[in-house]
Amino acid sequence: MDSGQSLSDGEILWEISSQRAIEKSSAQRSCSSQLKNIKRPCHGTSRKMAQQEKLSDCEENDNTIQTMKNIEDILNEESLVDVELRYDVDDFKLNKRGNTKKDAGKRDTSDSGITSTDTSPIANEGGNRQDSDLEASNSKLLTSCVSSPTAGGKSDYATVRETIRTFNKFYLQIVQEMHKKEKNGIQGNSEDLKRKRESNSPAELLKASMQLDLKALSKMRATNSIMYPRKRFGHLPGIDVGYQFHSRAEMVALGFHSDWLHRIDYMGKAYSEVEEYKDHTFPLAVALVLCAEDDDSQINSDHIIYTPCGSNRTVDPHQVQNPDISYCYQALKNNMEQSIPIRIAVGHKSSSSHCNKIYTYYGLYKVMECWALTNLSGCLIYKTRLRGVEGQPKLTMNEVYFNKEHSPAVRFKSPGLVSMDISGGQEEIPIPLVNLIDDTPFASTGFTYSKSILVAESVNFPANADGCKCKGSCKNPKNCGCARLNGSKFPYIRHNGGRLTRARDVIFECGPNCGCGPDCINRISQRGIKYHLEVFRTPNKGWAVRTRDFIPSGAPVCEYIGVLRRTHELENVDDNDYIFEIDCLHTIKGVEGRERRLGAVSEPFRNYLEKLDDKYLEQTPEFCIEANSIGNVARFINHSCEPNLFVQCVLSAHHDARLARIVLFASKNIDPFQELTYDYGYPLDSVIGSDGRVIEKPCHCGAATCRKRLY
Ligand SMILES: C[S@@+](CC[C@H](N)C(=O)[O-])C[C@H]1O[C@@H](n2cnc3c(N)ncnc32)[C@H](O)[C@@H]1O
Repeated sequence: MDSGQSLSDGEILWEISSQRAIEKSSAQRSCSSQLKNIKRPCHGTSRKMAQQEKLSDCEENDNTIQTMKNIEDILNEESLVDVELRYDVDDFKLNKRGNTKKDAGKRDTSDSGITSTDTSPIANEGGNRQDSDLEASNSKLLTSCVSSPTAGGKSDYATVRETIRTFNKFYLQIVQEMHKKEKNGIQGNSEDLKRKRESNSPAELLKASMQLDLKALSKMRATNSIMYPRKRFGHLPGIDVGYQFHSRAEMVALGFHSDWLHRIDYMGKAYSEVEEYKDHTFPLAVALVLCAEDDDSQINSDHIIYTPCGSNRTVDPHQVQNPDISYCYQALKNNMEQSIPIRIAVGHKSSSSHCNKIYTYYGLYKVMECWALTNLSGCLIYKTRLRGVEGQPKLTMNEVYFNKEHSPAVRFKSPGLVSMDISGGQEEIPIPLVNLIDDTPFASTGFTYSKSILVAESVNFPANADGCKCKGSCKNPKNCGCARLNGSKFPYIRHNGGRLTRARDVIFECGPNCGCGPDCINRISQRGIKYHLEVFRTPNKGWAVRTRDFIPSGAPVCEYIGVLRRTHELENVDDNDYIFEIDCLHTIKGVEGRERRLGAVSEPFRNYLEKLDDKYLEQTPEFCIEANSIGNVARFINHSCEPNLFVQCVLSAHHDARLARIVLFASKNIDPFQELTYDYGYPLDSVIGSDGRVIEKPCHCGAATCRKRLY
């Protein structure tokens, strides 16, 4: 390509990425002299690399490696590629949850439909209350209502994450088994599921998804993996107000609610035989799931009017009523009389393909009033009024899920809105900019938006590589010439519009000379920005980027766009915060402690790497993407010591790794309104000022493990 020519939208040319690793013990590593005066957002490094490489934020234990290997095998199975998967990739790479429960294997008996293998209905797990005195018990309960962000302690939060990953792992295995059966022509349930999945009817799809949920939950129970297997009142450590569940099944997996279908979860009369509860009158409700869109409940964060019998409404299959309404009503009345609060989660419809609804934990509510009235048809209607327990953290906007349809309207009303779309219509989805912090105008950023890379005159852009010979969509990785470069694997699964199964040295995607079309699974990073992103002002990091949508782990978020330049031709590097070195080759070779990734690249590419002169790798990467004056939304993404994105080197149009594209992928599930960050990977003391002195820049990422300095 001629120098200076801008790349057309469809042509995504380079990729790069590399993550640098630092010794776990020290956050420093050496750096070539030419790097020393360049402040650049170089990607991933250090202690975070291990996590990013696994696309996982789990804590390792001895089981991790084996478990990950198994999951990796599963994910790399060709058979999985075209399967619709509901959960995130990293969630499958889970270490086994530590058996912290004394009562693992026991389940409660109750009227909720969950069968028991244990005669005692009550858990004796850590944290469960054992008070025999009703008053003492209640006052303790209310104390526990006053949640704090640290109420659960780190291990509880980690266990929540691990439990969800275990659930997702089972879900994936079930999908895989089902797919195998379909392939082998085995009839039965899998055939039924296939029909439902292939149907265009949302109700059928929902049913198929529920069937898979149910199977995964059965596995959770069979392996004693439910986090809180016993019903209990009050907050559950590790699940704070604002926590978001991505399905009803996740609630059951955690033990937040024992039933994936009904709204109300209660402890039945059998509990009165248990010593701990001998002074209570049962049934008593423990948890309630409501839907923001339902007409028969009025919900705001302080007050809720709940109608246990929604007589005239259409029944949502996710939210069917308990069969015995008066029993539910009795339970709620008992809660009121004994002043026992109920956990409430509220579901908001989601247009994301990832899930049907997002459920937010609103906190503990006390039943204030219960009444019954007769409607015009003579039906008895029960009503209850609930009030949020005082002292709980208030829900913020960030914690209430807005779906894609709602987002633009919300933005419209957004206070501090400075620009409706910084891309000026270039991106398919507008990118607004808000500033609630100060008067800094958008103009001060002084850059021009571009959704594609520009090439500096001095850079000779390589010719397009030969493509694969597939037609339509690449299906068999053993036959696809591009997939063969990835070790005869497709790096992506189709789920949620395409997700990377794990970070790699380099990914070879299909390009302009390939026979396949734009929907090919091996072009996932070429489809532009698919999430509602927003630039916002921070008090101490300048501008930043957050998402308004849920982003599943492994999903491509955006490419780092700017001007492709020769690094040694850069000027005024001291004043440029937007230089991204393309150090793909350095990463592949593990130069300067960069952590090695999965490197299943082809023989010819390996030979090329073998012949690479070590001297070349001792120098600063030859090329960089410089986004000071021209760039896209990626230039506003800040550094974090605990990032939620990672950098992936991608080759699509050409195969010159010196000029690889830089694509940012989600390293974990990212909830709406979270800031997007990646690890810049600066070694400490690597930035030297023009006076020859080391420049120290404080890091304000706010992570618990923050190393306190950006460089
Ligand atoms: C690529 S820019 C990111 C966008 C930038 N915040 C802006 O306003 O344009 C990199 C610069 O952002 C700031 N920055 C990014 N992450 C930071 C962090 N964790 N702590 C402090 N400053 C940060 C630093 O000034 C850094 O040089």
